[in-house]
Amino acid sequence: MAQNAGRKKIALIGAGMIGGTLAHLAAKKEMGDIVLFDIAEGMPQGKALDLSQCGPVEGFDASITGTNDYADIAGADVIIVTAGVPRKPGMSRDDLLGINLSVMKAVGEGIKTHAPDAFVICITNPLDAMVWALREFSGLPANKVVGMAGVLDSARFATFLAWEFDCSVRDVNAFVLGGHGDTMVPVLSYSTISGIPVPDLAKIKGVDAGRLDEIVDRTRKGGGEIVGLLKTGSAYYAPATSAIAMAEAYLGDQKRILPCAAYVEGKYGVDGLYVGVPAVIGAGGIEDVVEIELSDEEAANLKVSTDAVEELLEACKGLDSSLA
Ligand SMILES: NC(=O)C1=CN([C@@H]2O[C@H](COP(=O)(O)OP(=O)(O)OC[C@H]3O[C@@H](n4cnc5c(N)ncnc54)[C@H](O)[C@@H]3O)[C@@H](O)[C@H]2O)C=CC1
Ligand SMILES: O=C([O-])CC(=O)C(=O)O
Repeated sequence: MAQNAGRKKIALIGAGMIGGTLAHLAAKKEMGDIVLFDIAEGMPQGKALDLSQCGPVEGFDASITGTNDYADIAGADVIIVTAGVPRKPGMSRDDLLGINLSVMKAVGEGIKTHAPDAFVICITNPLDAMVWALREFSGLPANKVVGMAGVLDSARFATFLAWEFDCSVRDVNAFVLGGHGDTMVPVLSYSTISGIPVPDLAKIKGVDAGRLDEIVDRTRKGGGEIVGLLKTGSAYYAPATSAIAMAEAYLGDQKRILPCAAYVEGKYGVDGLYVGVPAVIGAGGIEDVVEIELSDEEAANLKVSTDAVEELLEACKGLDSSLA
């Protein structure tokens, strides 16, 4: 099916495990016409053809095309970036910094030339540094470039809490702040089950502090747990669905408050960094960063996490002098 000028356009840069899953979700939800871009020749075209053939079975109207040419992303309303390399067992996300930084440079320049008005969601790891670099390379306004991690990390936290409290995940609203690494900050005091703060419900249900610490720790290491099981790459279903929620918030001007790696200037004691914070997503992109009050311990943990992100930015500047 040809692209339809009356529909939104979603460009997916990187057509691997997350990229393909994103395309399927976006098509099923009829979010718009979809362009899958990758440097691998034939692969995005092949996935686009395969996904197009889901249409008659699933009953969606969406054009899905594959390309190796950045010119085809022109006019995109939303761009989701997963181009790069995932980690394998034994690696940290930070080990991907060098290789994925050069990918962000190519992607940033492609976006700058062909789709400078898009809302750009970066997923590539190490997330907080890559979204910063992507913004630098693309030159887009900071409110139009955001990183996906907090929605995923919070979903993991919510899943583990629901299992512990034997309740529906629908009733859990869990919340993770900070960088997307092992220093991320799952915040129990702002996590609720049906409006009841988790620490209060834990007292009622006899869940002790040690058990809650284990859940926090499992959340922090949630990506690595899946890498260890898959062995060939990292998680892709929940990362894709998390980014789709952010894209929908933008396209629908939903004003959702979602934990995202947003550009923070002057809040949380942070100046000029991308890091996970509650952010309002609407038609204006990242419309606001909400600064919540943290306990001394939570604030200290967030500082450890933001310091780790800052170190990665220094490493990026060392690798690419145009960032310094
Ligand atoms: N932010 C988050 O919460 C999460 C981040 N990730 C990260 O997302 C990234 C993608 O993961 P997967 O889709 O599983 O990897 P994948 O390897 O399946 O797909 C990556 C794709 O990027 C393509 N690619 C490489 N260089 C490119 C370039 N210069 N231009 C365009 N495409 C290029 C590859 O050909 C490949 O098809 C990884 O860096 C991974 O660590 C993964 C899960 C969660
Ligand atoms: O762990 C990884 O490498 C992928 C990722 O960021 C996640 O699943 O949270």
